[in-house]
Amino acid sequence: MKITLDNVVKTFDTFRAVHGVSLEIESGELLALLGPSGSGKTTILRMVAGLEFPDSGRILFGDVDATDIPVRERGVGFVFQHYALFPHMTVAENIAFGMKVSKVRRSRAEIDARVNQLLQLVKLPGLGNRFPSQISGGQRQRVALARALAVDPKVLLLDEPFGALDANVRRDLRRWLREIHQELGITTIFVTHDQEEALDLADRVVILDQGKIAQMGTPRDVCRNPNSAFVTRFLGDANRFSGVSSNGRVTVAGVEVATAAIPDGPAEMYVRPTDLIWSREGQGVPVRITRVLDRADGRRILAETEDGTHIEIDADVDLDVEAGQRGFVQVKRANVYGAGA
Ligand SMILES: Nc1ncnc2c1ncn2[C@@H]1O[C@H](COP(=O)(O)OP(=O)(O)OP(=O)(O)O)[C@@H](O)[C@H]1O
Repeated sequence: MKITLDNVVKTFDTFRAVHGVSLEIESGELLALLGPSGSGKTTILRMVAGLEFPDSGRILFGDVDATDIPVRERGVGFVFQHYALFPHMTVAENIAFGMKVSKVRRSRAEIDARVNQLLQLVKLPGLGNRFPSQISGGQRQRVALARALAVDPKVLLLDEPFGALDANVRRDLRRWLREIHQELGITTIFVTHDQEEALDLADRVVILDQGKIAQMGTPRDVCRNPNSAFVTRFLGDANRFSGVSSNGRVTVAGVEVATAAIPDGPAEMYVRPTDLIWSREGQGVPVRITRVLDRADGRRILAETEDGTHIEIDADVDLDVEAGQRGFVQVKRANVYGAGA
């Protein structure tokens, strides 16, 4: 089912939470809405669900205007971080709940068979008789997904479904969700403020800033060509250098970069820690190391340039450096924006 948002606006009292968002989600696509807290992700999802109604604009399901169709008739399944399972019902009863209250009548045997099939799908066979308090947080979210899938939704809406879980469980569930999505092919919108989660999971990512779309594209598009300083910073750590653009070139921290699209005037250059190369001797911007952080996948060098700019450089886990040493950094790749972009 294709979903179209056409210039959707939503205001709460006097506060405009969503400013004319237009967006097409292709049938079978897994789209992530990504943005900082308060950027309007949940409000957009709730409007697609039919839990909120836009002040203006339209939401289409296929070719049908669904803007005013109530939630029960939209055929959406949702899983929210805080949309808990019913604690007094077993896992199987939780999954069966939607089928029992649905207008579509199903026999007891049909419901049992569907529950078992869904328990297999979410890889929890044999746990149907447990209560939610008797399974782990990750298992509970899988049951919540099975419950959402039970009524054969045309659209699946997931709002930070793994938000409360620890990092390793989140990573496993991401991979698992991707597999389920591939198997079922249901159009899915996934809300998260975690950029890694969005980039790992989604076919396309929509980055929101204060109720507006800042950028949308495939994970590769947005990572390779972030269109603003906001998107660059939001997608990951970045060093920021100030400089001045003149005649299509900008010189920052001793480095000259071609910036055809930037007008003359103040400019900002952003460089990821992995795009700075450290060397003990040689060329580049002179720096002094202030600290070195050790991580499982490499070392993070914290350093200062001669004008006191703080920078971070990623280095190999085996690199032998320590605080107090002097050296040089070279820029491998940078994004440059005019001031205020
Ligand atoms: N029912 C409401 N009444 C008043 N303001 C609201 C309501 N719901 C949301 N807002 C406001 O609208 C803005 C967008 O909220 P929304 O929950 O959509 O953001 P979000 O990007 O999902 O944030 P988070 O990641 O923190 O959940 C926020 O400033 C929020 O305070």
